[in-house]
Amino acid sequence: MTLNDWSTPLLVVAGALPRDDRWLMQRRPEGKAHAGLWEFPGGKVDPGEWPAAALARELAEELDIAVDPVDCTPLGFATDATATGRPLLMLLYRVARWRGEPRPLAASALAWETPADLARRAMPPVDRPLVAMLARDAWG
Ligand SMILES: Nc1nc2c([nH]c(=O)n2[C@H]2C[C@H](O)[C@@H](COP(=O)(O)OP(=O)(O)OP(=O)(O)O)O2)c(=O)[nH]1
Repeated sequence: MTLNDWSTPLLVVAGALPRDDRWLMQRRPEGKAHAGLWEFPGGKVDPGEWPAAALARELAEELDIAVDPVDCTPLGFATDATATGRPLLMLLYRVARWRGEPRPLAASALAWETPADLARRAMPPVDRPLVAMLARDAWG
């Protein structure tokens, strides 16, 4: 069987950045898929790229922070279909530390959210099980 683009999931990495019992979320800007929804910062893994390295690259591009991939611990994953029907596989990492103060270079807004806040936010479907998992995550 030949794999084509539609049978290969879109691999996305995302970061859960903690601060004072809250998690950093960003709002997707106008003009993009899922505009206005709240998401974990992150993005697509480039071909051949190690996922934690992709996350460090995306967090630098989107938040202007420096992250060492060794400080990114896998938390879980979730799957869904994208708007085009292509399967999406999203890997969520807890980011233990970073250098710099996050700035919304790619998002329309940033917010530090409690798990209860998160449950009320509009977000892409694939994020829901991950947010539920974060609510159960032992702190620290
Ligand atoms: N970063 C991130 N992406 C998410 C989340 N939930 C979710 O469905 N996605 C989707 C939206 C996009 O289709 C894909 C992420 O890739 P991306 O952020 O690089 O995509 P994009 O369309 O914003 O960027 P681009 O193609 O312009 O480079 O995963 C989430 O919590 N965080």
